[in-house]
Amino acid sequence: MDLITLSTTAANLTPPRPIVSASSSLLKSRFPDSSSLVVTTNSSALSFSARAAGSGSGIKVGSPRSRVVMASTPSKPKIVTGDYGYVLEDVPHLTDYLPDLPTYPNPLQDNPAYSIVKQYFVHVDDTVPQKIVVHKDSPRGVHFRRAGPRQKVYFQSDEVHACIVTCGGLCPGLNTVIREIVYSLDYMYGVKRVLGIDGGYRGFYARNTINLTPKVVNDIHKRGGTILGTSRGGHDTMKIVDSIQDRGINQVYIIGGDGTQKGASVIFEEIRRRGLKVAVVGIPKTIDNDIPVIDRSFGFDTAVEEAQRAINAAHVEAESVENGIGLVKLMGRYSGFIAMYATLASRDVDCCLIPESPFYLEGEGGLFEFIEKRLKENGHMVIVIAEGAGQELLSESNQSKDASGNKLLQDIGLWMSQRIRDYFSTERKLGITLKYIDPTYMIRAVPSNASDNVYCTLLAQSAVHGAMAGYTGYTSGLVHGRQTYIPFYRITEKQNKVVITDRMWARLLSSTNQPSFMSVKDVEEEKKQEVSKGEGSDTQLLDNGNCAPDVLVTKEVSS
Ligand SMILES: Nc1ncnc2c1ncn2[C@@H]1O[C@H](COP(=O)(O)OP(=O)(O)OP(=O)(O)O)[C@@H](O)[C@H]1O
Ligand SMILES: O=P(O)(O)OC[C@H]1O[C@](O)(CO)[C@@H](O)[C@@H]1O
Ligand SMILES: [Mg+2]
Repeated sequence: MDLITLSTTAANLTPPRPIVSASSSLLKSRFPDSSSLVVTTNSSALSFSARAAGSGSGIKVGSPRSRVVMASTPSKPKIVTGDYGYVLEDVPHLTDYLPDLPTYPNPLQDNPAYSIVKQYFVHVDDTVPQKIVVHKDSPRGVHFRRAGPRQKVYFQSDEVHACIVTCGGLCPGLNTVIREIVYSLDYMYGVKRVLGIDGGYRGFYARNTINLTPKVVNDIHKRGGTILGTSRGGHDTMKIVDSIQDRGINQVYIIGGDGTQKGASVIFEEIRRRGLKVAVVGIPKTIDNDIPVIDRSFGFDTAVEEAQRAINAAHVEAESVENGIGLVKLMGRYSGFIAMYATLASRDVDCCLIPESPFYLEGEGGLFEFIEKRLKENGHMVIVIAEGAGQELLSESNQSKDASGNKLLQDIGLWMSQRIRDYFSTERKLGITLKYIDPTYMIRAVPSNASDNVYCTLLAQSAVHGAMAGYTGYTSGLVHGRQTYIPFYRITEKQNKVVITDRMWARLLSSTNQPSFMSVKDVEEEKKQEVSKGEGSDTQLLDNGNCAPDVLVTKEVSS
């Protein structure tokens, strides 16, 4: 690993306080081979102003006693550390491997919409913390680059040939993101050439393309689905990059979930390997909200809202008969966020079952006992179950997978309906009426609601600003309400899940008053596992600041 040290003269203006280096153990655990590009500085006022000679890294360092460690492979994580445990997990830039690219003034400076905005361009040092709840002595922790327009761009308007592709399952808001990318490119940057890739990744080499203009996409946000079509499987990196190269595409906008972002990451690697001036940008899409780091994924809000209709129907049916039970199955393969938030929103749900919280049916403290208790108390009850919950209870496990390699699940809703009916009719001799509602595809096929539409717009605009500014290999995402650029590896390294030892699940349990189905021993075990995995509140939707410490950072402070 090369080591380049840059000295600067800027004064260290920060008040004296204990320097806690959160970064080293955090970085070591994430990048054990230490081959990442690391910039350290002892000033809290990070000012990147000098390019590391010969590296082409594009990272600029100008604070006192700065040290730059350059990796020979520029696609390795770019980490900047500063005083008081400051860590920036930076995103790649085209100049990492194409150091001599020319820059141009951002055309937005002449745009009347922005000329009145004070400080419209994002400062090069602006970063967004991953954790916003800190203690007095906490290190500053991990940060991401703030998204937004830069003063200089690396593409001229008529040089840009962009493409957009949507992959994976449907999600409300896909069309809004497509629309807003096209509008942002045209209205803000004067880009006229935008191609829509038909039918997901395989569309790069097997299908037709469609020219996307503001006129073509004008009304599409009012429709569910994706006008481009989508697919699972069919990711052939070489063929995709060949197609990008052959078509002369130089900005690739890839909208999709965890699998899609993994695909985007390998496309970026191949593009970098070929030395192409092509920005690869991911826009996170997942109705399950299983993408880590970001506050929530677009379409999630709409899905939770839409799920209310099914829960309402289940409630109406259940309360209209004696011992009525309404059972609603919602999406959520590995993450129970939709079920959890739909339950919290509804107030009519008596029990919510998610993949992260194991449960059992029979015996003391089991689901059947709870159902009987609720029926006695209220005469009816509503159960919400996520599709991935209780899969371990089903005797036959399904080994089949979809085209992307995702495990196909058994229908837990149907199975559960039957088990409840059988139990009460044969074992308890209690007449119940159970209505099973499966709104799975209804909640994701709808157009996005107002709040998701705004979110999609900001995501699309941020994605475009980043590509124009020469950033690449990143996912555009919301962190604590701020638009950021997140390196692919942070998005693909793990799945976002409901942490059942965290506050949000406790809030749900106290709202429904359902059993946790866990013994004290199970809870302790779960907590230990989360500590060893480094799980914590950073994966909790809308509850990122709930004070649960970043385990990796805490370790460092106490050592
Ligand atoms: N590890 C991977 N490397 C390259 N491509 C991948 C990888 N995993 C998935 N893909 C590709 O990404 C696309 C979408 O993947 P997948 O079907 O898993 O959906 P997703 O993006 O995770 O969305 P969701 O699960 O929210 O519906 C597919 O075309 C698949 O081939
Ligand atoms: O039937 P499809 O289109 O494969 O999608 C189903 C899956 O997609 C998701 O919505 C997102 O991964 C899951 O919740 C669900 O299991
Ligand atoms: Mg997925």
